[in-house]
Amino acid sequence: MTVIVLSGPIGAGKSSLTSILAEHLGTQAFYEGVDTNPILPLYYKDMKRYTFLLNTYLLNHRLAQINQAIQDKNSVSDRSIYEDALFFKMNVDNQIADPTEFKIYDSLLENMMEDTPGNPSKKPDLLIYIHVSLDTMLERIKKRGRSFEQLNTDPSLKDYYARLLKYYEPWYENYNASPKMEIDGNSLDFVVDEQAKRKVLDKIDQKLHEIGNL
Ligand SMILES: Nc1ncnc2c1ncn2[C@@H]1O[C@H](COP(=O)(O)OP(=O)(O)O)[C@@H](O)[C@H]1O
Ligand SMILES: Nc1ncnc2c1ncn2[C@H]1C[C@H](O)[C@@H](COP(=O)(O)O)O1
Repeated sequence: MTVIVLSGPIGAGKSSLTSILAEHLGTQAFYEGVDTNPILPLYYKDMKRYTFLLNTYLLNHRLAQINQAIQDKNSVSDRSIYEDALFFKMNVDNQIADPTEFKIYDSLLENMMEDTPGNPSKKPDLLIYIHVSLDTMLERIKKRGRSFEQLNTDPSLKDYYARLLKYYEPWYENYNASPKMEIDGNSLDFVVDEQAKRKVLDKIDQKLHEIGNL
């Protein structure tokens, strides 16, 4: 019935906070399934060729998850469906992806997410954005160690990550599909620091009370 979605750049801590929050609330966590995504490694090797396919794959995957997640209260999902368009648009702006393909994708997304009479809304009830700096992002990507995301696999990824971060701030400012809140992922080490974890969970609980979901 209600869904909380995490958002933020690669390595911001979305998956980590998803499991912490779902455990805290006693609800179900939904993950992106990076290890089972057959397109992602291909995308990192050839973004021009695979942007459309990756985003079509992700749209299908995320919609299937949303349909499951909305059946329970306060399900937690580790990335919003809306961020894919941010990646796609960034690739269009950098001549990596085709503008017509983006238009088709974006209108498909809009149609899929539109509220229709008699059906439950697929929109989230709360979006939690984890803000991180480029240094934090790079450090966490390195710490997690997925091979295709590493700078020593492809040094040009540093520019890609820096660009991505620049798209995130205005994206979050303009996001209006649901209530939203921001967590400082630079200073709050909610993965190992119990006090930081408490602080983050208190802030989220407060917001959930505010919007009537707790
Ligand atoms: N707030 C945090 N403080 C310290 N380390 C973190 C924090 N959030 C995530 N990490 C670590 O950074 C890496 C990436 O986190 P992850 O949750 O997988 O990010 P995302 O899902 O946003 O890509 C993991 O190794 C995780 O343990
Ligand atoms: N829409 C997307 N386009 C390109 N790359 C994407 C998209 N969605 C996710 N990704 C990539 C970014 C990371 O390498 C992995 C998983 O994201 P994470 O932020 O680590 O959860 O998929």
